[in-house]
Amino acid sequence: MADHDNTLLRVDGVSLRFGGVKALSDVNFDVRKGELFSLIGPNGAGKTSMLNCISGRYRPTEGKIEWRGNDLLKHSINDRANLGIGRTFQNLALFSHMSVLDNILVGRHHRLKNNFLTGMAYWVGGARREELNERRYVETIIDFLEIQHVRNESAGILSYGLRKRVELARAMAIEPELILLDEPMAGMNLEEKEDMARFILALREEFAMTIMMIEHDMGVVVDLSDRVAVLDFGRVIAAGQPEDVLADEHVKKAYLGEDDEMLHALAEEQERASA
Ligand SMILES: Nc1ncnc2c1ncn2[C@@H]1O[C@H](COP(=O)(O)OP(=O)(O)OP(=O)(O)O)[C@@H](O)[C@H]1O
Repeated sequence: MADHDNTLLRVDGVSLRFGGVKALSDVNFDVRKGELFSLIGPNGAGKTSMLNCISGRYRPTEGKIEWRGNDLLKHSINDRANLGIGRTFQNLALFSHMSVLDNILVGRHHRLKNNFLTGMAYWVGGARREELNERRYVETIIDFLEIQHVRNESAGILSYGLRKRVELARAMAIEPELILLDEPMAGMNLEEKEDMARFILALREEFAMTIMMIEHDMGVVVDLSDRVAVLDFGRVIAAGQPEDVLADEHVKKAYLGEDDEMLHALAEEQERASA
């Protein structure tokens, strides 16, 4: 596979099996620094499984994942966050009884606890000054995501759209270089989607983050993405510029659920591999 100068993350021949189910088969793609890369595909195609392999929740049965040219798979979930990989979840994973601010601080403290230099500065340089610095960054995130007015509310009582924003804030708090967003627009109304699209673009422009996103809303995918890969039956069936990928016959049929020889063969293959 040809190297790209800006490759941040490389997924190379990844397969994943859960007992009898082959969720991923020989998946290859790369994510380049500064881009917005989307992973799309019908329900059950393997998108979240792929994200979980990158964030460290699942371990691939076969294949490699590299982060800046180094083996990522030898690192634990915590290590991967420290290396600069943050994520949000498809089903919100906030502490609902805790305030918005405390939810974000959980993400921030994770970084503090696990970062040796920051941790040393905390103890040697004076805990109070460090705490103020930490607070300052958290305030920047709160301002950016326009959630000042709910900062002291329990996360659990917020509207769905606001909870999604708090979840994004918590992922931002570890200052990731790559942020993995699992269906950031799911369940949102149009206005909430427009806000979230604005925030996602600004993650890149203002916070210099690279973004990998799973999203079902094709309008959002085409508008925001630099490149797209499509999974179906655990395999990449197309990859490239969003317009080209969505014009692909196999992709159209995968989404419409129509008969397609290639997809039919993949379905049979997955069934055989899962047997
Ligand atoms: N922890 C697990 N144990 C067993 N099977 C799993 C597990 N996680 C995922 N799978 C299976 O792996 C396959 C891919 O699921 P995955 O959730 O990755 O798909 P997806 O593309 O994210 O779907 P959706 O768009 O519905 O979220 C499915 O057959 C699913 O049932």
